[in-house]
This record gives sequence, C-alpha cells and structure tokens, in this order.
Amino acid sequence: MQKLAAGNWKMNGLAASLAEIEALATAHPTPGCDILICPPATLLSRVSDAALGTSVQTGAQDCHPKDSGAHTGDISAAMVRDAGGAFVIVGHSERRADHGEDDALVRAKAEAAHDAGLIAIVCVGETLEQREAGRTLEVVGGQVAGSLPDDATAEDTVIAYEPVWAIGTGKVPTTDEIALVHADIRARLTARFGADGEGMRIIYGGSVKASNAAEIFAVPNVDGALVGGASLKAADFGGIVDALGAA
Ligand SMILES: O=C[C@H](O)COP(=O)(O)O
Repeated sequence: MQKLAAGNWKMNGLAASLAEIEALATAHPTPGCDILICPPATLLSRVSDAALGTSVQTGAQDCHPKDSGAHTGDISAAMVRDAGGAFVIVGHSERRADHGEDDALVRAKAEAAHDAGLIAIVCVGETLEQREAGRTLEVVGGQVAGSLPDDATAEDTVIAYEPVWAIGTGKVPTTDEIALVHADIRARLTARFGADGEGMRIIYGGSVKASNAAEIFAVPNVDGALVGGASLKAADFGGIVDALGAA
C-alpha cells in the first residue's frame, strides 16, 4: 500500500506559510509516499491552489456532519472538496477534548466525508490515565469500533493512532508499544472489514520528528504518520517524508 505522510498544521499558518508548500513540493517532486498537508480552513483554498499539479495533497482538520445549513463557524465536507481538499481529519483528540466530540459524531463526520468523496483520517488514542490503568487496547478498540462507518474501505479511510499523552510533548511510546496497538487495530479492522481492513492505512501520530521517524516507520502495521509541530516547516517535514519513502 502507498504510505502516507500527513501534516496537521492545527491552528497555525498565515499567508506567509504558503512558501512552505512550494518548498515541500519542490524538494519532493516524486516522493515514495503520499504527502498531505491539512492547513487551517482559512488557508485550505490557497494551499490547494499552491499544491495543484505537485506531489502535495491537501485536506481539512474537521468537517460538520451536515452538508449545509445554520451552523455558524463550521465547514462541510462538500466545502472542503470545493476548496481543493481530498482528505479530512475527524475525531482528533484536540476536538474530542475541546469540543466534546464523541465516537458517534466522529462517525457521522466520517460518513459525511465519504459522501463528499473525501478520504477520512479517523483519529483514536488513549490518555495517559487510561494507559496507566492498562486500558489502552480497550479504549482504542472502542474508538475504532464506534468512529468508523460500516462501509469504510481501504481507499476512503485512514486510521490515525495518536496517544494523547504523546501529542506535542516530545514523549513517544516505545516501538513495542506502538506495534502492539497497531497490530490490535489491524486485527479489529480485518475482522470487521475483511480485505479492506487489511488494506486500510494505520498511521501513527504523536511527537514524530525526522530524528525518530525511521524507527517508527520500521514498526509493523505503521503505514505513515500524522505530524503536528514538525509539519509546519518544509525542511522538518521533508525529513519525515524521506524516512517514509525509504521505509
Ligand atoms: O495531528 C497531529 C498530532 O496531534 C501530533 O502532533 P505533534 O506531532 O505536534 O505531536
């Protein structure tokens, strides 16, 4: 399967950041993996224009489950598509925590993404408290079960495993810990979706940097990364793209 290096700019990026897209595309004209940048919604259209015809694909960080309507401040999956996006992240732990999003809502957003022809990156991951209580597989397994539409396919769905305690902290699980969770997710996907579950990409997120990327990408069932801080600068993200292309 084609691996995925996905950058999530979160609430970062102004017009000056468009230069990073050009730099990334110029440095990686024929990468050995898919490259995705999810800028803030304010920049999606301009980033998509800048990325047109290059190796860089674009997406949004969230979408509303409805197509349109009276939902001030939200954007729909159709709007993401209209702005040039091909992907949308749903259920990121920051949205689950900041906006009280539960699995049912995340699933509805993934369904909306699919209806609009987008690839949904569905995020799951345990808190430190849950890990320390020995509940990692139970929590992540429950999120996978509840957040994925029944008709998800290998082509339209990516799972991002992001331990909440590893996001933006510089703390990363051991490769054995990552392997255990990714293998468990793979088993659940295969049991539920058959061949599609075997082919669905499972990417890791949480303090991925160029310096630790190769080690993480060598772990079985790690099919790429969802990168926050280290995706903001083309020079940093480029190192991760190189590591994934070589994996
Ligand atoms: O969406 C990206 C993740 O939350 C990871 O963020 P980070 O690479 O800054 O730890």
